[in-house]
Amino acid sequence: MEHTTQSRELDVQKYIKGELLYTIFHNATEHFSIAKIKVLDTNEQIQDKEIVVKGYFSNLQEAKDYIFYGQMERHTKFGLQYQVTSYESDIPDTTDGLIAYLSSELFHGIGKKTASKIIEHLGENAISQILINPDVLKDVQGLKPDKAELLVKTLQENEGFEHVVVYLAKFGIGLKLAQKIYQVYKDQSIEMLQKDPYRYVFDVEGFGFQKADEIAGLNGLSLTHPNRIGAGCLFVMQKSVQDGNVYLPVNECITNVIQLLGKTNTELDKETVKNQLESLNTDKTMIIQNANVYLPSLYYAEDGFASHVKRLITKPMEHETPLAEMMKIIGDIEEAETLSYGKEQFHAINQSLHAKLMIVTGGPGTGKTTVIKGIVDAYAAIHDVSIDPKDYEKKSDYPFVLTAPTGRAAKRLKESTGLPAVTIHRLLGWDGNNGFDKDQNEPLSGKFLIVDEFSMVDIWLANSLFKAIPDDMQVLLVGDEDQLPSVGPGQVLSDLLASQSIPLVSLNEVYRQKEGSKIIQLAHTIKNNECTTETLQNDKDFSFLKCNEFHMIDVITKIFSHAEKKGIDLKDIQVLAPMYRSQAGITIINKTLQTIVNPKTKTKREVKIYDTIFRVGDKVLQLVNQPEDGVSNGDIGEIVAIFFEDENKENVEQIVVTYEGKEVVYEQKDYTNITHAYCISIHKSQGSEFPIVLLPVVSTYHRMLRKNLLYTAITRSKQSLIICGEIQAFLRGVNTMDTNKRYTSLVNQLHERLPNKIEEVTEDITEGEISPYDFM
Ligand SMILES: Nc1ncnc2c1ncn2[C@@H]1O[C@H](COP(=O)(O)OP(=O)(O)OP(=O)(O)O)[C@@H](O)[C@H]1O
Repeated sequence: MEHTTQSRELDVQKYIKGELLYTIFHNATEHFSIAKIKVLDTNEQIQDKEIVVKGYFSNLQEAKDYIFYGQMERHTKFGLQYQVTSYESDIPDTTDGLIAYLSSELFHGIGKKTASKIIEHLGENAISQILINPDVLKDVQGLKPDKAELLVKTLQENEGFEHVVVYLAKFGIGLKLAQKIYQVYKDQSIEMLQKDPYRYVFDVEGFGFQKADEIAGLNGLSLTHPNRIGAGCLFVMQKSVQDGNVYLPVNECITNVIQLLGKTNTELDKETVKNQLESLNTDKTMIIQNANVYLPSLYYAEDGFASHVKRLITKPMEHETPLAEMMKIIGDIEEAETLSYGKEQFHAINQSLHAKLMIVTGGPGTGKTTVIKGIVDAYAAIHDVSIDPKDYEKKSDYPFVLTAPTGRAAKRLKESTGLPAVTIHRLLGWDGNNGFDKDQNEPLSGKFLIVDEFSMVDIWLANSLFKAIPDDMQVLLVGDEDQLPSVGPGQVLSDLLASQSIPLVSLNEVYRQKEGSKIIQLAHTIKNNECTTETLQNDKDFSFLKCNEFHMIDVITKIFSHAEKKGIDLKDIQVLAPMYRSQAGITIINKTLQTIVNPKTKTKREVKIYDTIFRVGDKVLQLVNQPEDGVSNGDIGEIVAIFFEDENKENVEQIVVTYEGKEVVYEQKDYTNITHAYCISIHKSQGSEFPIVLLPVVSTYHRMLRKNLLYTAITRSKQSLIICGEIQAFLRGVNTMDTNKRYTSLVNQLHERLPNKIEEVTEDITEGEISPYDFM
């Protein structure tokens, strides 16, 4: 590579050029960070391939290259570190951009090595040379004729696009985003980016404010540019959605925008931001209503969902079953199942069959699944239909539709009820992009819809689901209101409950406790705010091992070694923790457990990405929804194979993961979609259950320790629960309510449409002389 002015200067100043692997520590107020980098080039006397840098940085990003200037320092405890005095991002030159383009997934079978050889051989105008005369490729060493032919064809198809990709690569923009940009601006892409990168934030999904700011800075644009304020507003709103909000009050939005931009634009005042928000409202980029700012997709999702709730609830029931008949039917089911429904359970079954839309809530072991089964059986008896899907010629004739928001929750529902159940995405026919096949024009088929784990459904998904429900379908929503809210925006279940607009039965009596489960007892004690040191006494399925943060890794290691000696399958033990970083965080626990559960051997293949080693046999967690491959965020699988670059016709390295027998192939660019799953975050564990849960709880987690988080964690365990850590931290956590209120307006939206409150169904029709047995 040619020496640029930049790199010539580097010769005199001490530097380390490196790729940021991960941030170890970050103080947002002081912009102080400690991070691990992979050393790419340096004029310092160091042998290490990786090193820790520390200093004041505005916004370091993982996987990006930087040049750090500073001096080496030896920390008494942490060893050799680089104390950074200044830094800059390393902008790739045209040659790097061209190599990145030719080795991108656009060109099958061309890896980095071959791409470098092409550019080495043909120089910076390689692409135009190839387009004029494809034969120039003949002399490129190691490039097979079929690959060369394919390369020429792809280049011809994408002519013009390479300028955009190469230019955007200078700013660290990859092929996927470049493709999106090109789709929007075509030949204008580069010009637009130079003139007004802030426009990109509005027009191109995935193009962030910080990227626009970085490019604007490099192109010398003014920090008072009005579009910068607009893009800042959008950034603040997007950030707020990530925190789960559906809207932000105008004043809060203004304050956040000033906080974001004020440091670099000291003239910025509230009035200017307010005017900008109003103009965004006028051009419908945002919606302002009742002094609240919404992103349109959320405003319409809430509005749409509330309208569909009204549509469904106000349509009269086609069939009413007299109480006496209901009692007879339920009595028959009780006899067949050899159980006797509790009062609340009976209400839940009876009411669900008489309501167009109904909610059943309850903690673990209160019989939610038992009630779902009871409802299906009773519906089948009333309507004289079979519950066996095999009895139906067409799939669409099957009256029962069971669904849940995650793959694991759907699987659990299927196993516990013995009925078919799929994810909501699958049910609605996710098209792999942004839409669903099913909607009001092509509604769902079936008569009775049951949605389990409804607390995990965000407002977007709730709206998409309700849109597709036909008028004559009965709907039952089942959930546990004490669990964490959905990852996505909104708090649909708790808003529906708070609105009191929909019939509700809460199941409070615990049945599994009768089988002597301490875990369930603990869950209900937490739910009722009654947890004390006495509650945490060890039992046959529960133990609390006391230790502090610094001993945590040792304790976890001992538990695993002990379990192995006892013949327990180590993959059955799921560690759940609230945060990634810290001495007892997910990252370090995973690293430690990998060496115990799946250690390195001579025969096991492995690959390294940043600081992570993926090895055949590793337990891994899917981090995003990948509906095209049938895997969802939160699915846990196992690496079954690793292929190196020269072992397949695509010429790329691959990791193969199996999820319940379904294989998914990841290429290098997708490796960030998975992580180790020996320890996973409590948020990711929602909707799943594990035989043994190991839950570290120490005061370092204090920011995260809340009642709903710990409740969610402990209710994931099926057979045994081991908590290790500090009792006081645990007790403080379970007694701390989550005060991070989400801004949502669903309750108001429902009240505008459904003004009459519905009282919770508690009237006691089974008490007194009448019992289901009287009708048998
Ligand atoms: N009325 C009842 N009489 C006897 N046993 C019952 C009754 N209701 C539920 N059970 C039993 O209690 C246990 C828990 O019930 P179920 O699985 O339906 O609860 P759940 O609320 O779905 O639990 P979780 O949320 O933990 O999955 C099961 O073993 C079930 O058979």
